[in-house]
Amino acid sequence: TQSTRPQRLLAAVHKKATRGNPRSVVKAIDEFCNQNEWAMNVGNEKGEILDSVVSETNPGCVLELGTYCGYSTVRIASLLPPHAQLITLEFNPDNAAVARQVIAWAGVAEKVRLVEGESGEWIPKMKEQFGVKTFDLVFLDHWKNRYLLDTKLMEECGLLKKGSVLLADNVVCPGAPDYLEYIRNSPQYKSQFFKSHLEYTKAEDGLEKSVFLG
Ligand SMILES: O=C(NCc1cccc(CNc2ccc3[nH]ncc3c2)c1)c1cc(-c2ccc(F)cc2)cc(O)c1O
Ligand SMILES: [Mg+2]
Repeated sequence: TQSTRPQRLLAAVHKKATRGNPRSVVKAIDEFCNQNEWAMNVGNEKGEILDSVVSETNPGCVLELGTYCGYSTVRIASLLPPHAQLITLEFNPDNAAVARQVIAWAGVAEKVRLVEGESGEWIPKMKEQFGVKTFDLVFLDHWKNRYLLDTKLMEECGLLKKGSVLLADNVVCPGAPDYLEYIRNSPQYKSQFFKSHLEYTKAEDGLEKSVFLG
């Protein structure tokens, strides 16, 4: 039977990346997507912005919405301090199956909790199921029409505290206009736009970083 793009991406990781070396996994995926097939990983240009936000936040507890193949999961996990935890949600079981193997190959599995399911169902369960108090950093990279809904849901569930950072991918392409409108006009957030490009292309895109003011 035909392989899927995530399966071909995983094969490239097994072939080209060194087990236990997260940077080599990131490099192998970027090479695959530049040379063979485009895939919706955050990519290296936006990935460097992600890295800088993770490093400056130095988070103990991270939520990622939208794992896909685990590219940004590996980038984030490789920068976490010891004992920090990253919970990542993926709705598509095929994506999740590939992501588990990419995360394992990178050697960051003990920092990552991959949950198969969707944000609307799992955000309200974070405290009871995973003992989460609040998230220091949330990376939004799932369905763009869920960014605003889920931000409001996290507020309602008391999952954000003063200083919590939201970092949203694709706020230009494909775009999340209702999210941008809300977050840039809310007195409860301080937002900053990082202009960049859509992964592996010259198209315009960018990340929106928003600090919850409590
Ligand atoms: O749409 C995007 N990503 C989201 C996405 C997409 C499909 C499936 C899933 C299934 N995963 C999923 C769903 C719901 C969920 N709820 N909680 C967790 C969770 C997880 C997620 C996207 C698109 C483009 C893009 C495409 C084409 C183009 F021309 C330009 C740009 C670029 C990106 O960087 C993107 O991130
Ligand atoms: Mg994205």
